[in-house]
Amino acid sequence: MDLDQNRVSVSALPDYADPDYFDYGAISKQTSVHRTSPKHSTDHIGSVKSTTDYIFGDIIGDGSFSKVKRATDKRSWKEYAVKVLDKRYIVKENKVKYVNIERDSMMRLNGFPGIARLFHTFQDDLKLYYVLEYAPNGELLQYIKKYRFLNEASVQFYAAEILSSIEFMHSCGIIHRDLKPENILFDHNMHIKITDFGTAKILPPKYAECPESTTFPSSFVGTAEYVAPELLSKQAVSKSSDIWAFACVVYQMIVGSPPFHGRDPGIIFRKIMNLEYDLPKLLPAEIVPLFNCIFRLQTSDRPSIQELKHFSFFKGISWKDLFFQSPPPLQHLRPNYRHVPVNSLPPSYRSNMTAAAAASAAAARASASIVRHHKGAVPSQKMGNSFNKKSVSPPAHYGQATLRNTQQPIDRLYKTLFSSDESIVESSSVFLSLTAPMSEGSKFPSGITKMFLKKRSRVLLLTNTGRCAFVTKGKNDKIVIDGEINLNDPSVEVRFDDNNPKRFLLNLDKQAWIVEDTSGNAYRLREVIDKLKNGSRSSFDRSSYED
Ligand SMILES: Nc1ncnc2c1ncn2[C@@H]1O[C@H](COP(=O)(O)OP(=O)(O)OP(=O)(O)O)[C@@H](O)[C@H]1O
Repeated sequence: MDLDQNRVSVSALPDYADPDYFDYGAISKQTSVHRTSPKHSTDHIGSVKSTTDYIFGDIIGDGSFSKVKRATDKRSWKEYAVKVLDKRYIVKENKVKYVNIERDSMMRLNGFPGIARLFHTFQDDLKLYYVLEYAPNGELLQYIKKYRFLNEASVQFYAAEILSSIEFMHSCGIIHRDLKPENILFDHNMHIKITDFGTAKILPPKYAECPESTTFPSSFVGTAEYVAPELLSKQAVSKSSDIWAFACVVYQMIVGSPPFHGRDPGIIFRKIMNLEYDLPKLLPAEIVPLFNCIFRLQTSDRPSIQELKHFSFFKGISWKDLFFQSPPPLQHLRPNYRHVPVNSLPPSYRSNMTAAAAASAAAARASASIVRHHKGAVPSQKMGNSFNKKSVSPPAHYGQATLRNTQQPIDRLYKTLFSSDESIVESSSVFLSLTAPMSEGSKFPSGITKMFLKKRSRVLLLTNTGRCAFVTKGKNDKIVIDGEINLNDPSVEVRFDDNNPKRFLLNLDKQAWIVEDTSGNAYRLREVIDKLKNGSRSSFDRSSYED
């Protein structure tokens, strides 16, 4: 799409002043419109923005419903990260609420140095645009992957930055609900910028200053490895759920992998509920109590942020001017730390705090116990199962279709990905999620396990050679294959979901790929996959399936 072809048509409606700025009623009406006319937007200082104000560059991030692009403001030559959300998917997947939440929570948090700033929002007929502060030094995850165990000084410093950013969020009545290394970015100076507030919870004003342990009803959002037990057992969230995720992130920085991990969400959830995590013997002594004290099932048993700041792990941290300090260089942890026999540690974190902190902890706990019984705190709720059991009848022509060579524009768009004797026989927009291989007879993920599968929007291409390729836009908007399976390989098992005709699974040795059709093409895909899996290549020669 040539964004510059959209000349600005400005009407100065201040989006921040108008809570319904994104006219979602209009989103659904407009999704079928292929023309892209820019719509008004403004920021708090009043300048109106649209796509024509930016030169768009590389895709720098890939979310479930969004792509994040680098963009340069044509007037100021400042660089931004623009999150582009596809209205069609948002409406179809019922995510409108989350789009509002992201904008509203970021607006509330604007200005704190540890949180990515939202400068402008605007839309055209097909997309919503969030102009964000650009964090050019990537995600915390990439440094964990690179160094595996991060040096103590960095872990301490960044843990402090993350904690003080969480403290600020909480003081504004916002629970992030999806803290993880992918959502912690680094700016030019290697200070953190927390992002992705799409699943944040905005507390009613009267609860903004509630104690960390107060729970609130919550939908199942977040990422399996980082969710706190109260979400799984009570469908509830608290500020201390963010503290739980914080401990998971700190653990991952020093141990290399999250404390609760497994091949699929079900395994991870079991570990979380059993508090089943390892403490490698060579962990620095000061860090262990942090995990022991935070990984508690009851929110009231976890330390508050004020208490955490007094842990010996944070000794020497100057909290007031963290974001003005020079961060220690991120490095690999040198093997010069002490051996700590974990079971000799005191059972309670209180012994790890100063007397003053213990006193303030007691006071906080006392007030927490009042608020815990306050109206609005959540008693246990039945966990919902959103899996749609409704089965849909196949169309009348099912099973009779012949394979056709699409020869559509889509073919031309993707043809450079394949050799000249390979052609696309079917294509579809899908959501792709990875999970553990499914044993025979086991059911498709459902309920909360299904909700925590991370979906990625992809285009699925099936070729006459039996190739099943998933493509997306990569750097410089270049179309790339980011996963492919050879359907001729006998070890690849294709399983269709009897309860949901849109869903099928490609079962491999080490993982399974769950594919969900989003383009209404499910039966066609099913037929073609059946044929590719069972048929010979000859049945896909161009001549035999031309329309
Ligand atoms: N301000 C930014 N500066 C630089 N990169 C960014 C910025 N915001 C987001 N990104 C990149 O884009 C990725 C996706 O962004 P974000 O997490 O906001 O999208 P999302 O759709 O909510 O993702 P997901 O579905 O994975 O939660 C981030 O992990 C990051 O790599």
